Amino acid sequence: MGKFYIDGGKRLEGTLRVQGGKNAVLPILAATVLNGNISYIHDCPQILDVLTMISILERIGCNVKWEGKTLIVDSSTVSSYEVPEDLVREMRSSIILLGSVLGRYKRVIISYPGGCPLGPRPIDLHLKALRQLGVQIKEERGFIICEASKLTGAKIHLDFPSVGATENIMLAASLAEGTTVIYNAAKEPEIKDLQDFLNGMGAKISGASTDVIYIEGVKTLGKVEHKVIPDRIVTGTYLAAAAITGGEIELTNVEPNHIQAITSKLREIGCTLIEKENNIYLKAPKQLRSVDIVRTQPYPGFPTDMQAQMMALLTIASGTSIITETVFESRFKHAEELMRMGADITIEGRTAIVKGVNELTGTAVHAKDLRGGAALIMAGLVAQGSTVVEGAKHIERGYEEIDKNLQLLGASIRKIN
Ligand SMILES: CC(=O)N[C@H]1[C@@H](OP(=O)(O)OP(=O)(O)OC[C@H]2O[C@@H](n3ccc(=O)[nH]c3=O)[C@H](O)[C@@H]2O)O[C@H](CO)[C@@H](O)[C@@H]1O
Ligand SMILES: C=C(OP(=O)(O)O)C(=O)O
Repeated sequence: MGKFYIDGGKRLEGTLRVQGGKNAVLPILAATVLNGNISYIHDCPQILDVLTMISILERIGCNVKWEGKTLIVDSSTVSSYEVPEDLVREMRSSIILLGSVLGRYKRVIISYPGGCPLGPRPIDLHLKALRQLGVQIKEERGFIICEASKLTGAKIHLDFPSVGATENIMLAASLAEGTTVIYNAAKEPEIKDLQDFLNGMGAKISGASTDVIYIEGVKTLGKVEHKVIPDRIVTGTYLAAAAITGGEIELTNVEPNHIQAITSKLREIGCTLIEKENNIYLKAPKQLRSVDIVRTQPYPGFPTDMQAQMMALLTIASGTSIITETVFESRFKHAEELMRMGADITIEGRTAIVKGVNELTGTAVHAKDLRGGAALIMAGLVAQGSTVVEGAKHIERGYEEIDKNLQLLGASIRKIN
């Protein structure tokens, strides 16, 4: 497995363009199954999760090709409604194909995605909602077998504003008979991007970005061309990486409105930020300050996908910070690795108490998940001496060329396979 070697102590400086969003493009790629036609997806990030999703699309019969950063998917040739088990096991978010394959074929067989390093991630809300649209669901030997003679619009109230469940309902309901209303829907920017993509195909969806979404079923969907929104978590990660090194950077291809929860915390710890329409500038203070509380919540709250990177920052801030993870049951695996580098962190259930230390020391650490891995790279950038972050493939699930991008900003980092 690949690893990153980092020599700490280099201040990040310069300008970087942010990639298209992973969590935006994955449901969009799933949605390409629906139109039985061609989808042009601009600014598609070349990350492992996208490559896995492409493999799934190809295995069910789509033709997929890259033209620069544009991905072209032709789903007119889809020949299977069985989502390959080995690839579903590789990427949990492939469960998003449940809604799109069902929408197109009124049937789908997909394996249970199982747990993940963040703790159990059930899909009960997805299945409950699909049943309300008229789907018969059997669960057999780890497989979910769904069938419907037709999909019928329904009023669906989600017990929790699940991102994946909201997306699966939008996908399945786009070609249903009648109107579906989702109450307590997820409000993440990626939901709006999916709405825009589906509407580009001819769907009739409104309300995304609010907690009530309306999907008026249509009979057919057609060709679509779409640019993926910038990745707000990658934006936050590079800002935090600059902040931990005492650096000064400008990021382009940014949507400042999508990252207010992150920028407000970065300001609290002492960073100067200037937002322009699609750019953001950050200058770090000489000494970072602690924050009273970081509490992860569904959007527009502080994103759980930035919790690990925020923890890395706070390990060298002056004072004590409290981080509470409310979205996932078990998302502190990075804390023990940060402690191996000298961080002072105490975990009490879903809360982490981070006491700032003067410095971190480089050592060998393991990335166990995507964002935890990014946090370890950040810690390596500021640590005394050399850090080896093993488990590069977790990080490459979501970050396009993180080593090259950080090198551009002046970091000493290289990847060894
Ligand atoms: C590909 C993608 O977009 N992934 C994101 C998506 O994941 P994902 O769509 O899996 O996240 P959800 O919003 O569905 O899950 C949030 C919480 O709800 C629970 N839950 C969810 C569904 C369900 O049927 N039952 C249930 O109990 C989960 O276990 C978790 O504790 O949103 C998460 C929360 O912002 C992000 O961290 C992920 O990066
Ligand atoms: C948890 C994440 O992704 P996924 O839902 O794909 O595991 C993430 O992007 O941090």
